[in-house]
Amino acid sequence: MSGVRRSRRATVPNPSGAHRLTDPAARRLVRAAGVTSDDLVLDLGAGLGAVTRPLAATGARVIAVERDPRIAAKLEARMAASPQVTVVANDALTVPLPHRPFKAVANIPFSITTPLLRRLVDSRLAAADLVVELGAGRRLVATALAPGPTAARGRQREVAGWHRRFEFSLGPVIPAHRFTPAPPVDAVVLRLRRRPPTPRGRS
Ligand SMILES: C[S@@+](CC[C@H](N)C(=O)[O-])C[C@H]1O[C@@H](n2cnc3c(N)ncnc32)[C@H](O)[C@@H]1O
Repeated sequence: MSGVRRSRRATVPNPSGAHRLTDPAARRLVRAAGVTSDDLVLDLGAGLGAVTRPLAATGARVIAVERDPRIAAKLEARMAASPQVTVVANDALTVPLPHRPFKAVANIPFSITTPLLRRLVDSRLAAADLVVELGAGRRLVATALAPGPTAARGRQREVAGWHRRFEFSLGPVIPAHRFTPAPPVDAVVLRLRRRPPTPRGRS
């Protein structure tokens, strides 16, 4: 560490260019997700816990997944007084997902939006409230709602398939200044809600 000059805002490594949600915005995200103490909730890309903390305050069982082991260790120390929170130093794209229904509420790394959604829709996910890039969120929901004449094409067909299992919608826009540091674009809450199972015999 010696010889390395760091500003007060740069005491935590930020190799992925992470954009952390400010506390009021994180609290709004969690409140709007309707998390209760009965829930099992995953915070994917947990960072230093901007979302983990308000999730823990709901009394839910929280699994905070953070790929960077140094950040995960700091988060674990911060959450030490919250026994219902487990911090897992692992990749959200490969970490084993729960075998029982769970929710995901997270300010995810924007760069993994599509592969993460791909994993989640094939899991026991019940509902998700994920902060994604505004443009990506709008495209996903537009494709899900109206796949259009090119629906047979790979990606559009994939998203349409997701939408058959989950209702996709957009929550509030989160302006770039609600993050630290601010990303170049605004974000939005992408909501997924699992649809009830189709009665047998119907397609
Ligand atoms: C956008 S930041 C959000 C941090 C925190 N949720 C917040 O809002 O302040 C994303 C975090 O995800 C972590 N990360 C990046 N890629 C990841 C991955 N594949 N799996 C798990 N965590 C990842 C980064 O190290 C970073 O801490």
